[in-house]
Amino acid sequence: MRKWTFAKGHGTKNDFVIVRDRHGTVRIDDADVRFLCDRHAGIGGDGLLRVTKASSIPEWEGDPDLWFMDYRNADGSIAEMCGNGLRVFVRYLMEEGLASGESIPVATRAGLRTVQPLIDGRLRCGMGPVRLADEPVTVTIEIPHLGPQGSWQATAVDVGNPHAVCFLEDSDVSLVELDLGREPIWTPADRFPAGTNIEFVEVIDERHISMRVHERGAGETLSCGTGTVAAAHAYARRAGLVDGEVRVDVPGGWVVVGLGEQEATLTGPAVIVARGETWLPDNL
Ligand SMILES: N[C@@H](CCC[C@H](N)C(=O)O)C(=O)O
Repeated sequence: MRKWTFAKGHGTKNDFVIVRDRHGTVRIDDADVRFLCDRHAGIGGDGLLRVTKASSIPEWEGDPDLWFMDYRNADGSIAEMCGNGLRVFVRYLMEEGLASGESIPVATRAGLRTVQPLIDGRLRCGMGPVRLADEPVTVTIEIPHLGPQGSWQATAVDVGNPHAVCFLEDSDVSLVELDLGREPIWTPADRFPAGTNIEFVEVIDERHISMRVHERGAGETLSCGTGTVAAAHAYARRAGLVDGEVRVDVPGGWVVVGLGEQEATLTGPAVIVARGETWLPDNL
């Protein structure tokens, strides 16, 4: 058995197991991540945040003394970026006395990001560039034994990680009725060779949308920060908005996205809810 200390946190109920590994000496394989994120046998989470120094990440080419957010989905797969995870990561650094100040830099696989703690307790993350594709992707939800629930023309959006954003207007299905128990399918089938996160959006008013998401590597989650940034920018293109903010409601709460294809922002809450010890079986 291996004894690890951990913390647990969430941002709009997108929840994460946090493991500190400053020098990159802890062996964490896919099975360990699945065990820790298991809601019945482990701690439970949509993903795992390994808190390590960038010097322990061979592919990082910037300042080696930065903290690096090593993100894994609940199924063990690596993702380039996690918006809610970034806020939780910085909340953890602040509470542990590992970082402070008005602007906290974090290295991620999608590049350098900076996070500002706001006076009201929320955190505002610089989310880097947002790239929207021109060619639509068709996304279909298939319900076992019942056939298709619906098909939508999605916009592919790159926020460092991949997304496909579907708008439910002119559709027979409402957001609450969607069955996201299984991964939706997309065509062309080779459009996202490494998989994708898929957002479904309803428009509430000009600066306010509502969203549900099926996350790559985690299934339906109660929020996805990069997904809200992707959804807000896909919506902005449709609505002809070029700047300002869009509020995005998710099942776990709400966040605010600052529009900007060169540097979007994401503002929302982040809390650490537990700290403890866990014992990992040697042969998972
Ligand atoms: N929940 C995250 C995104 C996590 C990674 C995603 N599932 C992927 O594989 O790209 C967020 O808040 O952005």
